[in-house]
Amino acid sequence: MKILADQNMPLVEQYFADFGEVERFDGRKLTPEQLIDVDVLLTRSVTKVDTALLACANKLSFVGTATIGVDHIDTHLLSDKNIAFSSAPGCNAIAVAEYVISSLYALTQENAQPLSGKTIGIVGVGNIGSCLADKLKALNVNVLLCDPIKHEQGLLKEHIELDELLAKSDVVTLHVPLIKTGKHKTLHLIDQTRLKALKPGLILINACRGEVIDNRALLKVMEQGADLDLVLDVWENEPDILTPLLDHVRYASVHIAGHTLEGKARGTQMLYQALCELKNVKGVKSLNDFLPEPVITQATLQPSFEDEDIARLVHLIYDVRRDDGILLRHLAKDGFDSLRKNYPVRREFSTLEVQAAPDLMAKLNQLGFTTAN
Ligand SMILES: NC(=O)c1ccc[n+]([C@@H]2O[C@H](COP(=O)([O-])OP(=O)(O)OC[C@H]3O[C@@H](n4cnc5c(N)ncnc54)[C@H](O)[C@@H]3O)[C@@H](O)[C@H]2O)c1
Ligand SMILES: O=C(O)[C@H](O)[C@H](O)COP(=O)(O)O
Repeated sequence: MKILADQNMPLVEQYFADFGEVERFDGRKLTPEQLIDVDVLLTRSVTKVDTALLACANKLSFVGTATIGVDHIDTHLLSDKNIAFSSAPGCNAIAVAEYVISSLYALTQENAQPLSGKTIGIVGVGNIGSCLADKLKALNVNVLLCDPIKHEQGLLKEHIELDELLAKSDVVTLHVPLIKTGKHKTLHLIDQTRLKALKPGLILINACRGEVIDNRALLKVMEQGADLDLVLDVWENEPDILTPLLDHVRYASVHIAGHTLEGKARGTQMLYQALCELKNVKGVKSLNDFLPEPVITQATLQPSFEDEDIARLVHLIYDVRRDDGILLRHLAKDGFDSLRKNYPVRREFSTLEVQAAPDLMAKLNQLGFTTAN
């Protein structure tokens, strides 16, 4: 079996070598000819899998994307061609939720405003939105949720309409898929009209897809003096982003919100399981076989540790400002894709085992840290 895998996908050899020969490709440069005699194609979000790419695919029987988003894949085409398909739903939900928590703590600290008491609006309450809502229960904040699709399905009673959420929230964080047409279209969901109506001082976070916010309109309102704290991980037209927007963004990063070691590795693991099922093979390999020991594993919190110190613990494991610095210093020289490829190791909160007073342990556990017995 011939397996072609994106060069930025970790652990492919470890998981897939038993199935056959593994070859790597550059995600943005894959050509139709490279798919001749290939049985399995493993992509990440930057490879468009469409009619043109599959023109020479004579043996392809499985396509997997180690991502949550599937807007780069023509899934109808795959089913028409009888090619099995799998994505990795939820693989990096924890990572994105932790990115948001890290940003919230950093911003509220820098703005000298406590996080507690703030109203946080989550748009899109799927894997990431609900993981984030769950973590936020550990903090003393109000959470508003908007997900009309889940609401229509009877799965989200607390849903409120987007414009009401935008008006009532101090923080708005976007976690919808990119949907280009139809009733629940998310392309430019946050358009010029909505941007102009945002209340001064709002924190707006986008870690889903760049196209969900009209970036040109955003640049325009910022140039006109809009008072918004922007946290952008995703951009329209990556990797050729609207660079003047960078001057107006508090924390900017290169589409890495989901890039914890665990998040990326879970994506590979999920595709391995999917291929095992397709081929009727028992999937015996697991994440713990491959993940390295984190560099910091334990912390003991003294009785003087207070709620405000949780920010320090969060930032010990992941401080979003690290990624903002990397982008601002290196984008012009290295380029967007190279910064993604060489992203420094980031681990999830769960890799830190914390020993603390019982009331604090419950909170930290809710946030995702491992609590010692
Ligand atoms: N920045 C990153 O690194 C990164 C990482 C992972 C995922 N993502 C993006 O985040 C998106 C969300 O991820 P997820 O795992 O939570 O996906 P998901 O499919 O589990 O959840 C998406 C939710 O959005 C809802 N939704 C759809 N249209 C909506 C609309 N118009 N308004 C409000 N809600 C709407 C859906 O009903 C669903 O519940 C992915 O599609 C992907 O594009 C980005
Ligand atoms: O949809 C997703 O899962 C994310 O956007 C994913 O983290 C994108 O990262 P990439 O696959 O491009 O590395």
